[in-house]
Amino acid sequence: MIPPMIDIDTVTKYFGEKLVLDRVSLRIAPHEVVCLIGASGSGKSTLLRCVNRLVAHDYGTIRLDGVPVDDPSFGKTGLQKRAAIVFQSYNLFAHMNVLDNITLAPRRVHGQSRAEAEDRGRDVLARFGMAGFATSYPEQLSGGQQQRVAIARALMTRPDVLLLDEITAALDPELVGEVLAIIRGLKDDGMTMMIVTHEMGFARDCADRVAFLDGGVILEQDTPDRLFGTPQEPRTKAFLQRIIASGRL
Ligand SMILES: Nc1ncnc2c1ncn2[C@@H]1O[C@H](COP(=O)(O)OP(=O)(O)OP(=O)(O)O)[C@@H](O)[C@H]1O
Repeated sequence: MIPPMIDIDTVTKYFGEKLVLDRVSLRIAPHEVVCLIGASGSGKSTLLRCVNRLVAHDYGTIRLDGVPVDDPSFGKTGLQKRAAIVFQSYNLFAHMNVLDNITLAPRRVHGQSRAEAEDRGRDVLARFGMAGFATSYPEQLSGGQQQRVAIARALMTRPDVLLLDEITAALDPELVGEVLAIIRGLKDDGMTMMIVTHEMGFARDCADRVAFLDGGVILEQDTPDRLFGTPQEPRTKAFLQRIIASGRL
C-alpha cells in the first residue's frame, strides 16, 4: 500500500471544555483529493487547521508524509510551506500589488531572492489566467480573481498538500465556477488536496473520496460514486437532509 501523504490518526481536539474533534481518523494518499462535508460547527475547519498546525490537536497523531506535524524538524514555517492553506477570505494585503502579495512570504519567510520569487510568481499567475494583473491591487479585482491570487500565493512554495477551507463560500455564484476550475486543474496535475466545501456538485465531480463530518466525528468516508450514486445512498440522503433541515450546511 502507498504510504499516506496525510495520516490523521484518532485525533481529538477540545476548545476549552468543548469537544470539537472526537477520535477522527482519515488517511489521504498522495495525489488524492478528499472533500470534507458537514454542518456548520461540525469541526471541518478545525480538522483542516490541525493538519498544518494552525490549531494544535490534543490527542492522537497527524503525520505529513510520515512525519508528525509537531516534529521540531519542520521548524517554524516548514509545515505551512509543505501544507499550504487557502481561506474563504482571501487575506490579501490591500496596499500591495498582486505580484508583491504572492512573493512576500517566499522572499521574507522562505529566503527566496526577489528574481526567483517573481519568476515563479509570474508563472503561477499566467497559469491561472492572471498574467495581466501582476501590478493590480486587490481592490481592482473581482472576488474570483482575488481568490485565484490567494491560491497562486499558496502554491508559491511548491507545497505537497493544499488545504482549502470553503474557498468559494464568499463568492458571488457566477464567480464560483472559475475558482473551482482552477482546483480541478490542480487535481489533474496530481496535487494532494483536502477540501472543506459546501459545493456538493463539486465534491461529487472532483473528489476521490468524500468524508461526512458530524459533531466532530467522521460518519462516512467513501468514493463519491458510492455516497452519491443513483439512487442516492440512504446514509447520504439522511445526512444531507438532516444538515439541510438544520439550515446549517
Ligand atoms: N478558536 C476557537 N476557540 C473556541 N472555539 C472554537 C474555535 N474555533 C472553532 N471553535 C468551535 O469549534 C466548533 C467547530 O468549529 P469549526 O470552525 O471547525 O466548524 P466548521 O465545521 O468548519 O464550521 P463552518 O462550516 O461554520 O466553518 C464550533 O463550535 C466552533 O464554535
